[in-house]
Amino acid sequence: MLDADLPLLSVRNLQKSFGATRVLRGVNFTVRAGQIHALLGGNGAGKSTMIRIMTGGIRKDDGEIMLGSQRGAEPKIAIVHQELALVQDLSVAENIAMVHATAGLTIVRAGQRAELAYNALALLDPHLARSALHRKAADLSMHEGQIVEIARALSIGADVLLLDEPTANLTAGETERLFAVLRRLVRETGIGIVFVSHRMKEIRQLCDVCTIIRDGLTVVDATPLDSLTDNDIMQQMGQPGAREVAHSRRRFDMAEAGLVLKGAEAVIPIHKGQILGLAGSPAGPSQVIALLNGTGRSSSWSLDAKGWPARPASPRDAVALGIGYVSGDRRHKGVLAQLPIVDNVLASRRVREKRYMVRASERRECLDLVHALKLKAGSIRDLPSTLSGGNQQKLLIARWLGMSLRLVVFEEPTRGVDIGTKRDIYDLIRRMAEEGTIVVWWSTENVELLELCDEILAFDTDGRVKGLLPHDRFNEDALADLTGMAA
Ligand SMILES: Nc1ncnc2c1ncn2[C@@H]1O[C@H](COP(=O)(O)OP(=O)(O)OP(=O)(O)O)[C@@H](O)[C@H]1O
Repeated sequence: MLDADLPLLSVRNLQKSFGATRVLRGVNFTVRAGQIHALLGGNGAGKSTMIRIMTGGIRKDDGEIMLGSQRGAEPKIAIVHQELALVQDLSVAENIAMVHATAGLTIVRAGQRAELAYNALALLDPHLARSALHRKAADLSMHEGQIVEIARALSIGADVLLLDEPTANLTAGETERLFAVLRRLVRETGIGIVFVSHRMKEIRQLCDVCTIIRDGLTVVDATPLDSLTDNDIMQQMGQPGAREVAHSRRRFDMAEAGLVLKGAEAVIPIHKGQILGLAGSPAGPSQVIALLNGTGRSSSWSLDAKGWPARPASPRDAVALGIGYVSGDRRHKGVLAQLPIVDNVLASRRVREKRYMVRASERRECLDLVHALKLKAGSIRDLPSTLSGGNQQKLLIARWLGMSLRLVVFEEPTRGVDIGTKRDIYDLIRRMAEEGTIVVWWSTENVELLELCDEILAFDTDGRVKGLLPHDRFNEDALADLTGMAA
C-alpha cells in the first residue's frame, strides 16, 4: 500500500517541438497515490504527446520527469487504450503471463502461469479470476478484456495506471462496474489513476482532481473537481460553453420517403433530410452500417429505394450511389496512413468523380475544406499521423463535405473528440440534413442522439431491435433501458 498523497509521478516544465511546431510549452502534471486524476484538454492540446514522453515513446526537449522523489527514473506507468492490446488467440492466463516473460522472468509451467494470472485478476474481479483464465482473449467482452489488461498492468507493478477513453464501448452496467473496480483499486492499493476522457458526466462521477492542458501549457494543475463548474472547465480548455439547442420537431414530406430500410424485425421508412439515430452497442448498428457502406453483402438488412439496389455491392458502389461514410474507428476504417492529408481529404471526390489525374486546383479545394472545418494541421503535405485524434476525425468528415450526398452514415463520429469539436460535428450533421441528405448516425453516447435525431432505432446488446422511438418519446432513461448503454 502506497502512502496516500505521495507524488508517484511528477512532470515539470515539459517542452517538446515537432519541427517548428511547439507542442508542449511548459507542462506540469503530478499524479498522487490514492487519487483518480482526470487529464483534460481539447483536441491537439498536447495530452498524448506528454503521455508518449512519460512512457518513453518519444524524447522530451526539456523539463523534468520524477518518479516519487527520484529524478530520471523510469516511472512504471501502464496504459490501457480504448483499442485493447490483448493477443486474441492466447488465453487470459497466457496474456497476463506474457509480460512477465519479456520482463526477464520466464514462466514455463502452466500451473505457475495460471497462479500468477489468478492472483492478478482476483484483486479486480474474483469471479472473472475463477472462470476466465483459460478462455481465449477473443471470447471476452470489452469490459472483461479491459479488466484483464488492467490486471496485467498491475501484475508488473505499475503504480500509475492510465486509462485512455475506456468507456466508449462499454454498456451502462459495465461502465458502473469498471468505475467500482477502479475506486476499490485506488482505495486498497493506493496506486494513482489517470483518466483521459471528453465525457464530462463520467469525469465527475469518477475523478477527484483534474489537470487541464491548453495549447501545450498546464492551465489548471491538480485541482479538485468539486471546486470547478462545467463552465469553468470548458473555459479553461478554451471551448465555447454549451449552447442551448432549440430542437424543433421537423416535418417530413411523406411523399418524399428517401428509402426504406428492411430488416427481419423492422421496416423503417426514412425521409429526405431525416436524421435516424442508431443506439446501442456494436452488434445491431454495425449490421445496418455494413449494409449502407457496401461492406455487408450478408447483412440481414436490405434497402428499398428508387433506382438503388437492395444492397450496394462494394464501398465504391456505395460512393457512386451517393452514400458517404465517416467512421470513428479512424485507424482501421478511415485514415489512409501512408498518404498525406491532401489525398486523405480528396479521396472520396476522386472516387466519385473518377479523377485519375491529381489536379493543381485540388490544393485550393483541400485548403478550403481544412479551413471550413477549423482543422489544425501544419501542412496539407504532412501525414495524418501528425494530427491529433480529434483533427484526424475532422479530416474524415472533410472528405464528404460539400459533396451532394443522398445519404451519409456516421459511425461514432465523435469518438475521442473534444466538446467544442463535437459541437462543430453536430452542426455539420444538422447542415447536411437541412440540405436534404438522409443521415444515419450510430453513437454509443445516447445523450447526443437525443439532442439531434428525428427518430432513434434502439438495439439491445445482442443486436436485436428493441424499438423505434419517435421524437416525442425521446427520454434518456427509456433509451438507457432499451439499449443497456449509459445515457
Ligand atoms: N509527429 C508529429 N509531427 C508534427 N506534429 C505533431 C506530431 N505529433 C503530434 N503533433 C501535433 O501536436 C499537437 C498535440 O497533439 P496531441 O496528440 O498531443 O494532442 P491531444 O491533446 O492528445 O489531442 P486529442 O484529444 O485530439 O488526442 C497537435 O497539434 C498535433 O498535430
